[in-house]
Amino acid sequence: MSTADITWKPVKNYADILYHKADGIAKITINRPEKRNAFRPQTVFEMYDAFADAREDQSIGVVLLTGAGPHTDGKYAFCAGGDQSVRGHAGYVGDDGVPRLNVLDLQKLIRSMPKVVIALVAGYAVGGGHVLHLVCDLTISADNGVFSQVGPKMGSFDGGFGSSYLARIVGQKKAREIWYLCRQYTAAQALDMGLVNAVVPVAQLEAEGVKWAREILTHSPLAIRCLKSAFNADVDGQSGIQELAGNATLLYYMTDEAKEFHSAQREKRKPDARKFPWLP
Ligand SMILES: CC(C)(COP(=O)(O)OP(=O)(O)OC[C@H]1O[C@@H](n2cnc3c(N)ncnc32)[C@H](O)[C@@H]1OP(=O)(O)O)[C@@H](O)C(=O)NCCC(=O)NCCSC(=O)c1cc(O)c2ccccc2c1O
Repeated sequence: MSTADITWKPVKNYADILYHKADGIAKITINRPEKRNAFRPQTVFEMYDAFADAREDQSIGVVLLTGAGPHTDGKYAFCAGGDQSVRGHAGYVGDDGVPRLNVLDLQKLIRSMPKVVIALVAGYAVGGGHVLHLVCDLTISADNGVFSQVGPKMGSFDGGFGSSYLARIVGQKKAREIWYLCRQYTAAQALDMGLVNAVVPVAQLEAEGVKWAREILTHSPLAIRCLKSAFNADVDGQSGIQELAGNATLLYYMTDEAKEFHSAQREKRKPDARKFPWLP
């Protein structure tokens, strides 16, 4: 991948991922190319840690999620899903011997964080790796992108965002086709079904992601924040409403009206309610 016109600074050292920041953008790279960037529990814990850092950092507005590559065999992967070599009796097993499906926590964080997350997909986005790009706000694919769900042919399924949210994006018939037939789809097919936002030559993938990020960063952070939670509220039931309503409270706290009522309570006086209009 070509380097975009940006000077990335490393944030923290991890075993399975790379984490960089520059110019209001964070970049999280799954760094297991020898495994087509499949994730083990530790990979997911590290991604969660980096995403949580990006969420807390007020200078960051956009996060790019991508996979390291190409591997020494020349092939690219965004992520091939859960690492099957550590799949145990009840999930993916880390050094502590505990089986986990902790990618589900990561999916929720990516969706709920009030920053824009853009997946940059080069090569395979397969299984749980496909769901990872799906839960990102936007996906830019390289022309070599390969999109696939494989659960029913290797003993798994994602009945959460991986299926129902997929159906919201590509429609019920197509989502069922994707899961029941476990085929591979090209980047062009993914674009055609609305699964990705754009397709670019692989050499331009990161530069395109940075370009989109910079464009987003010229816009109103609060407007984008409210839009993201509004899009989620349509899909995510009570937790989606919680996010949207949380933003209403955040905005209310910022008003003179909320400040007057808060001050009155602190100062043990009656609030001057008459100062504030009952808008039509
Ligand atoms: C992705 C591929 C189609 C690529 O094929 P290709 O021929 O290019 O490469 P190889 O097959 O030779 O792979 C190269 C190298 O990488 C290793 N590898 C690839 N994928 C994985 C993987 N997922 N886990 C572990 N290792 C992997 C492969 O073994 C090779 O290493 P060698 O040392 O042997 O050379 C193809 O690789 C492929 O189909 N991969 C498997 C895809 C897969 O089964 N993914 C898991 C799906 S299930 C899942 O991800 C999942 C995870 C969750 O956490 C869930 C949580 C909750 C609900 C559901 C979940 C879920 O379904």
